[in-house]
Amino acid sequence: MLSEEGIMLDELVVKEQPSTDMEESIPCFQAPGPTLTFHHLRYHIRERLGMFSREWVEKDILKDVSGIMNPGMNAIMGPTGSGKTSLLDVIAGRKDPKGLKSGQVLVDNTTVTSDLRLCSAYVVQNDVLMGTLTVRENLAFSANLRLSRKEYSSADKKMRVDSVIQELGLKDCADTKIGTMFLRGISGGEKKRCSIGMELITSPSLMFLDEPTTGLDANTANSIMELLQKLSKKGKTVIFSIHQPRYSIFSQFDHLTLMNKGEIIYAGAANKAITYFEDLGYKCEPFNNPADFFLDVTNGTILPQIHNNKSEKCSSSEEMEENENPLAVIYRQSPYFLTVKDRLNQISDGLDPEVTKGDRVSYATPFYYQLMLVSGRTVRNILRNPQTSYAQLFLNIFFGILVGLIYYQIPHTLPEALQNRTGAFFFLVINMVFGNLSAVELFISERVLFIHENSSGFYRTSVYFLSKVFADLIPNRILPVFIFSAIPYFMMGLKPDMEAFFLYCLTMSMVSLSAVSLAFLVSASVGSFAMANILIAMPYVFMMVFGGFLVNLNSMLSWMSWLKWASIFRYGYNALAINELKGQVFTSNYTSLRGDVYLDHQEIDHSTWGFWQNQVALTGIMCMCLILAYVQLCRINRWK
Ligand SMILES: Nc1ncnc2c1ncn2[C@@H]1O[C@H](COP(=O)(O)OP(=O)(O)OP(=O)(O)O)[C@@H](O)[C@H]1O
Repeated sequence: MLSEEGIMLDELVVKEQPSTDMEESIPCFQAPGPTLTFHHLRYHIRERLGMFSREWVEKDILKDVSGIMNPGMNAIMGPTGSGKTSLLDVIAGRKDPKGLKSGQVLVDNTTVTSDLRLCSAYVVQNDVLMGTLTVRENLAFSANLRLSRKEYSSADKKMRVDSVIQELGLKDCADTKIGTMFLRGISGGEKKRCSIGMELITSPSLMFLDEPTTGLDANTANSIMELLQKLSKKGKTVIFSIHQPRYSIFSQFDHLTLMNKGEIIYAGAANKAITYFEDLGYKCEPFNNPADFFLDVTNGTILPQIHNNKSEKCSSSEEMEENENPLAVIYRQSPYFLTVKDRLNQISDGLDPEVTKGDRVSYATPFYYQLMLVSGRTVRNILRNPQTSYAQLFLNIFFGILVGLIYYQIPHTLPEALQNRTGAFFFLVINMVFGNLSAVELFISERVLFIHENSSGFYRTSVYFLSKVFADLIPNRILPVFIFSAIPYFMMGLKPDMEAFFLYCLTMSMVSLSAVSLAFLVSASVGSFAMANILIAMPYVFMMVFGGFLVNLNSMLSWMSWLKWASIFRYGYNALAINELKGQVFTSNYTSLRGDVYLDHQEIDHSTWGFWQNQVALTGIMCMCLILAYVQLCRINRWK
């Protein structure tokens, strides 16, 4: 927890008194907003010159940017690529700190670290919500995870959700699902409100919004901005990037920062911006929208009509000759910037570098509680979107019957007895491994949601990992394996012995779990399905070749044969073969063959340890893949 001056998640939450009357308006969102200042921010990105080039170029996307954002509506405007989102992300602590060449961000005159992101609200441009849950369920998820259990009872949290629903005008759609690719849900405007509500749950006093009106129609955009204005009037510091707002939206701005080519060309009261540019000789036509006018000025579509003293003095300056962004130079010489500079200098002089905000932010709820809630949501999501589970179950039943029919009642006479048994085992293992390809979608489909929620402090990475793994393993992997295993076992007429059946099921489960774990590892490592499919198919095919059935491993080139030790197929096939063939005698007209002799001939160790070492190896592969998958999940780039 932080020092008195520190902004902490808990502090941003204003405790409300429980009310007995639900209809009574609940005082919400009342924490006074801080003043955010940024000093000489220089941000650059490194880009490779060509796809295979070893050379990198540095591109400056914020060039010595300074400013002050007070409580109220603070808009960041500018043409496409001017750096509005970059500025918003840097001051919100969402951009990779590695790119920050110089500068600092202060909140209420105190240095903040990148953990400011955990204690302020950030609404992303493309809403990230769980589509299968209703508006109320999404808000309750945020409330349950982000409000401390010590300070808020369940009733308080429920009341907070109700008050947010009321405040954001979401009453009519509160119990409607958000919507997915297959399910029509709430409208775009309602989605945006819900996204804002997810953040308002903690009553933050500092809010960042990335283009909150993009993709919305004019009326919806207006109502979203009215909502933000309402919040700002209650004392919040609302900072947002916006592209080209209409006049009714523009008129709600208190402060305007105009960007062009990574520099500020105006920062000050929104209603004084026109006068500022008119003083420079630009003329805004009487019925022109100021926002359009500013963009025309920055794009160079409108040129100064009158050359007055100010612009002439600036255009002759040395700095102007060197800089390709003359309006930025003019702004830096204007009284607006000089006032900002003075104030920033005063703040810098009185700054104590030891005192920081946002350090050591901890989660609002404990591990087990997060695990319960996130697992609950994952299970609910699966139940409401059960297509994958049904498909997995159907596939297993289908293949189970198919294998059973192909190898129906395998005789004990040679050569079918051995050929069919070993062929069936290899076919079963192939089905078990390749039947789990769908597991690669586990961490890819919700990657954006996970990154947003995890970086906003909803839950720990380990909680998400465990909840996803268990919620996928039980309905999609373990249950279908038993069905798949049982059907062909009895149809093929394998050893009629409970212990053998149990060991066969165990082997099939271990093969399935280790193959799934490898798929989880790939899923956690890459961000696209195409890449994941390629990466998972390759090891599966290699493992199959080195499985001991398609090629005699002893006859292989020695430097290649080590790959057999990593083959899930080999361990699965060996264990199934030992379990079935050991102790059996197969006959033909003239001779008989003991299963043990056949196993010896195949160099398969059929001792008790020989059987169990396959299970140990499969467990080892499973554990290693799961650990690596978790490490990969922790390493996902959360920066924008
Ligand atoms: N991570 C990044 N990698 C490469 N280029 C980047 C990155 N972040 C920003 N840029 C570049 O920096 C410049 C500013 O980008 P930014 O997204 O901040 O602009 P913007 O004003 O918000 O534009 P838009 O309105 O189109 O979103 C652009 O040229 C963009 O391509």
